[in-house]
Amino acid sequence: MKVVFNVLFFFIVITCQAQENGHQLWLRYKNAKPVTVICSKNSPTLSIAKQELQNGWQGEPNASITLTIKKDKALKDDGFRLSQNEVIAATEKGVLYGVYELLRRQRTGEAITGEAENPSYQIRILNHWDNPNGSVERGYAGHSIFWRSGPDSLTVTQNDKKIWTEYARANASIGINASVLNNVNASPKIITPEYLNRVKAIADVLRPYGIKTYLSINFSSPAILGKLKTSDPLDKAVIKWWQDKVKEIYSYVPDFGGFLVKASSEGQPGPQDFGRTHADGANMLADALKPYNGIVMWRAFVYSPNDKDRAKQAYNEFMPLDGKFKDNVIIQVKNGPVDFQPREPFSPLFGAMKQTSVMPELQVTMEYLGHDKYLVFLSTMWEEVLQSDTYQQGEGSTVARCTDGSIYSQKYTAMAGVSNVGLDTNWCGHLFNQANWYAFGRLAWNVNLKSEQIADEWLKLTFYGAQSSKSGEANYNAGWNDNFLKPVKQMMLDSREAAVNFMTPLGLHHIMSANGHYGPGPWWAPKGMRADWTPPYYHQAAENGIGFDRTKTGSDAVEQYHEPLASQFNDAATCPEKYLLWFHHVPWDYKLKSGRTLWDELCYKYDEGVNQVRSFQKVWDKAGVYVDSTRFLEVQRKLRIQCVNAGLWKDACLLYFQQFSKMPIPYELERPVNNLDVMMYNDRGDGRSH
Ligand SMILES: CO[C@H]1[C@H](O)[C@@H](O)[C@H](O)O[C@@H]1C(=O)O
Repeated sequence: MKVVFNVLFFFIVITCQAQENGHQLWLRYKNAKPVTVICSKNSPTLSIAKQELQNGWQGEPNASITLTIKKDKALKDDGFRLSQNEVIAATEKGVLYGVYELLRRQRTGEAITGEAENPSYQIRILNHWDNPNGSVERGYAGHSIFWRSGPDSLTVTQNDKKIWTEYARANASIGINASVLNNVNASPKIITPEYLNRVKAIADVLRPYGIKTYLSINFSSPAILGKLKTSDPLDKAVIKWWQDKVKEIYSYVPDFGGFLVKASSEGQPGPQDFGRTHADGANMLADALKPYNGIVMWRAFVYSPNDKDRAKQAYNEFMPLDGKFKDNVIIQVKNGPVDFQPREPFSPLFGAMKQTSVMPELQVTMEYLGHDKYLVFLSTMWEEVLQSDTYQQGEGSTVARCTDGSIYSQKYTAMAGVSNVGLDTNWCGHLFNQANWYAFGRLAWNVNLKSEQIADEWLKLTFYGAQSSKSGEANYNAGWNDNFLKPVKQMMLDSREAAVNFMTPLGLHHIMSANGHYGPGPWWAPKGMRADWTPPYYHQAAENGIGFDRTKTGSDAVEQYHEPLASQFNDAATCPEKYLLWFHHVPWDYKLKSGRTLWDELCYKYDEGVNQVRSFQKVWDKAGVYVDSTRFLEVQRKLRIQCVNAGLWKDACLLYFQQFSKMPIPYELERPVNNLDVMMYNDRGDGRSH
């Protein structure tokens, strides 16, 4: 009996600790000092700002701090200005952001300067791929925080509200100001009254935190819900149906943000079903939303099965429509031309569409980067994309500057992140995936932030109190220890390159297991799979070499880039090696800059990736004394899984490609130990067998 009780007690303690450790995310305020907050106005948003200061103040004890709302020429949108004892902003939301920034700086020790801090993008939005039954497409952190299945699935509980509040708070603390509550593969029922009731309840919780609510819609809704004969965007009855629907939505959510639309893509309905264009579809919805200041985010991730180069399709479909979209339409473009791979060159649509608002879509959830199993800090990948030069308006036309309004005047600017949030205790599946949520918000606020700074902030906030002590538990008065901070930060900064190395080095892409997108799957796809998802489509491995020929004599995808990039990418000698096999099909004995043959270099890269993960394990093991045991063990276990999986990736890819290269694996490198036949046999395409 006693044993049972002890075990139970132990379990409860562990569970509580996990809740506490996970749920607080980077907002771990402890031991606040007394502070007086002065603010002449009152509102739900300002109350939150006051409360946060009182819960987290780390400045002079008994200080007075004033929250001031006033116009200031240097302040844009919800920008703010800080001093030791004042937060100035033009809006209430600006005050809230200023308060979070002040508290962050108190925690991280960063200087509190008086400069204006303005957001890079007006709309900083999370896209949730959450379905009405509570499942999350490509979600690896449990069920949806918004939706669930079962008979009382639409009843709003206190617990729902608590979770939505914590979610809203986390977002507000990093400047995220918008959320799309449901999957882009949208169920029509999301805009029926019973669901709109719940949407309203969510919007009411998010609103005081400055977060606007948006929905993904299904383009066939007029036919499915309205029982109309068609959903043709030029049909009068369809137009009227959407106008009425929009009016109805605003009666539930008066500050509703607008629609996110995936149309005529991957089997989703869309205007092309009726011989209409993306512009016809987007503009019809934009007109319906216009009277309420609503917007349409129309996705450019449109492709249908074909055996040509999938990487070219979005550009081919959208460029002819440049200038044809209403000013409350933004074209939402994934960072790369294919699909959220560990590394892709930027999508050529950035900067090329000159008379259309364009926004980047990044994937925070790790569909192709190890789900909740790998430690991969995505900030460096996003920084690489956002700082890529498109040359569209001369040198320095980075993706960031082409989308944040610096180069093209856009009525709306925005950046979207596909969320990694779920009901898991730690929100994101892997503790370090919280850093990706954090990084997305920070980059959407300030697109020029460096990943090093973002990692530094996140670590300091998340592991505040990380310092060696006998018990190994955190001491919240003690700051952090550099022996923890420096190596762990370096691990984060190296982690994406490590994943590229052990999964898809030198420009390889989309060779993940067919449906699960987790383990290696360069070899096959289930019977009946579309041509562009069936190997060797992307890697083109054969006896004469490997890589997708996108040069002028190949698919000519290079032509979609502005000079000098088109020529640079077109020539294997000048193409950056990290994109070599993206743009070129090269012989196995092709000589690389290292002096090695392509085959040897592949072997070295895969091997390096595995060794990098091993080194991460050691870094984390040493960090153990500075971290509470729950979080330490959680990460340690995941790193072990990642290491095993990295080895599998290396063995699978090298053994598979070796069938074509027919070249030996250099003897300095550790030999593959897995059996290719067994790995191929075990791959059911869902990633689980890995
Ligand atoms: C929501 O669907 C996703 C799909 O699950 C995913 O595999 C692919 O990456 O992209 C699609 C998209 O972005 O629309």
